[in-house]
Amino acid sequence: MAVATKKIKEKEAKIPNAKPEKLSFGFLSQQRIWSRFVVILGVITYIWYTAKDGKETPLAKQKDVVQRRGQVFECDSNYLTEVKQFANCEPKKCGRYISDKIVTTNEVEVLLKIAKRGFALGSSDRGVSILDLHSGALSFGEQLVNIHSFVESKNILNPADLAVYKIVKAKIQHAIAETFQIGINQLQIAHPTFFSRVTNLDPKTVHNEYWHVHVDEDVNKSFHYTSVLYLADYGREFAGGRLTFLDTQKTNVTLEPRKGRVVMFTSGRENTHHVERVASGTRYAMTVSFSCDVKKAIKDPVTPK
Ligand SMILES: O=C(O)CCC(=O)C(=O)O
Ligand SMILES: [Fe+2]
Repeated sequence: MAVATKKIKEKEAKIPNAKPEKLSFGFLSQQRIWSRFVVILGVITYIWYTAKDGKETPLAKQKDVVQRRGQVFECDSNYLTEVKQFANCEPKKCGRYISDKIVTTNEVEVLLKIAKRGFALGSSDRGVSILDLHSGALSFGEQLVNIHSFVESKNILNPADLAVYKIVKAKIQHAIAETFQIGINQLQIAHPTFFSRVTNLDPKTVHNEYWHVHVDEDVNKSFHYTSVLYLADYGREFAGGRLTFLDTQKTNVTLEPRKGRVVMFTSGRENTHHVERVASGTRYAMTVSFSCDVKKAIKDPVTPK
């Protein structure tokens, strides 16, 4: 030890203004240990932030009451090519928005009554049932039947209820046009527009497997803007069943359904999504699709005779 100290001292004596040598730890200097530690910490942080599994950002919780909230991003290129074919239909930015202020509590109650009356006539014997007032399609066992084939169908939709249905549809249409800054007259209500009722029963066929990840535009070419109006409360009337957007980076974005909440989004790949499996209770919602293609417009429902 004394010999080593003497050697250092001799070295310092030869070099004017020499600083004492840094302490060494084996073959790594303390500085190197720190720099490696910082690099490793950086790598761990990067992996943490880029790992998708299990990472979520809520777009809204059920208890939130939101005037308008959203996220914007670049549109998928295929989607852009598709909507550019139609005048005044390209969104200023692609994105997703929610609002709890478009549809009133009374309107929700009327729509829910229509849905429940329809599903009382017939519903799927498996997890998901649909009722499409435009085409008249109603889930029945494992197939679809026409509601007009039931004598009781006139009880589903009376003129007053139909008026509410049309008002709600028009309000959502306005909200989408305003949100994405496109021409209101360009937006045509299109297929598929339907009420859905989802429970936790196991499906019999893949057609009942509503929870798969999908892009609406891929499911149906006429889908340019998607909206969903929720008619039941997540966490109170059902568990599971959140709408989840799968973003390519960082995290998934989740939305907890709330009665009267409307979610509106551009229907391209930028909004790849799925509905989580419902674990318990009953989830009611109404999907309203819009197309920029006037040829895809569907007729308003009629009151059965
Ligand atoms: O009910 C929802 O939350 C979304 C339904 C959906 O993805 C669809 O109708 O395409
Ligand atoms: Fe969808």
